[in-house]
Amino acid sequence: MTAVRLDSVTKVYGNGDSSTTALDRVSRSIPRGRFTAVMGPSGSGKSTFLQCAAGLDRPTSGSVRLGETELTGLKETKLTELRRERIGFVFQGYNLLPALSVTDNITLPLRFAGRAADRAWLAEIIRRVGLDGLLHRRPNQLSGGQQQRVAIARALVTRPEVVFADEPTGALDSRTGAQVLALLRQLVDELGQTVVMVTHDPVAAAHAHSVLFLADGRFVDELLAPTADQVAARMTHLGEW
Ligand SMILES: Nc1ncnc2c1ncn2[C@@H]1O[C@H](COP(=O)(O)OP(=O)(O)OP(=O)(O)O)[C@@H](O)[C@H]1O
Repeated sequence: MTAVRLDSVTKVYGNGDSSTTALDRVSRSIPRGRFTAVMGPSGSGKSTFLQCAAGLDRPTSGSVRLGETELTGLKETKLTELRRERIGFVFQGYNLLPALSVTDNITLPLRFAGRAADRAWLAEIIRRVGLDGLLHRRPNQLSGGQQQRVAIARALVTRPEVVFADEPTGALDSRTGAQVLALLRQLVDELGQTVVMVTHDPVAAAHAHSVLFLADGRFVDELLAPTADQVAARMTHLGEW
């Protein structure tokens, strides 16, 4: 089963002599219910892939489908609605609202969508991310790891088809980062959540079921059940291209 499908997706920034082809006819299925990591050297197109796959940016050409929905033809309002209701986002910088409590941060996507909270689901995700007892705090009263857990709970609250994570542990120390990655993996293994994570870090990528490698805007390799050493070795090889 496919969560997201890219067909011949090309993204060109700029035009003429100063143009950059960030994605070059990328065709790829992201499987449902799996944790997929995307790696590649700096400038290989990881962020561009995430932006296009998650409907944050539009490809120059090609097709992106979320489930049965073709994103490339959607009007901006429909695309915004789709992102809000069917996709969850986790960023390196957490992106929490400082004036809101943990609970209000988590339920914000529901308020934007005009949906009532499913109390049982809310309790379940709060328990899973380990935020019981912290619900009335503001983000600045939490550690980085706790803030990222709030962001993960917020990403899950609408029961999205896919969670896209962009360097989710980039701002965390390695121990806290490992806990956050273990949590993401648990959400996949126990709840069937689909997670797609862009990262520079082989240790982070090793938490995924599979790692896709980008080089110069193309997927050039894949590792299943990766170890950090294998991922690091593959990255070294890519750097030598
Ligand atoms: N808004 C933009 N305008 C022009 N060029 C861009 C823009 N965004 C990205 N690029 C170029 O597209 C290519 C791919 O960039 P992208 O950010 O997707 O790579 P990345 O793999 O995420 O890099 P990093 O690991 O350094 O974050 C790079 O050559 C980059 O310079």
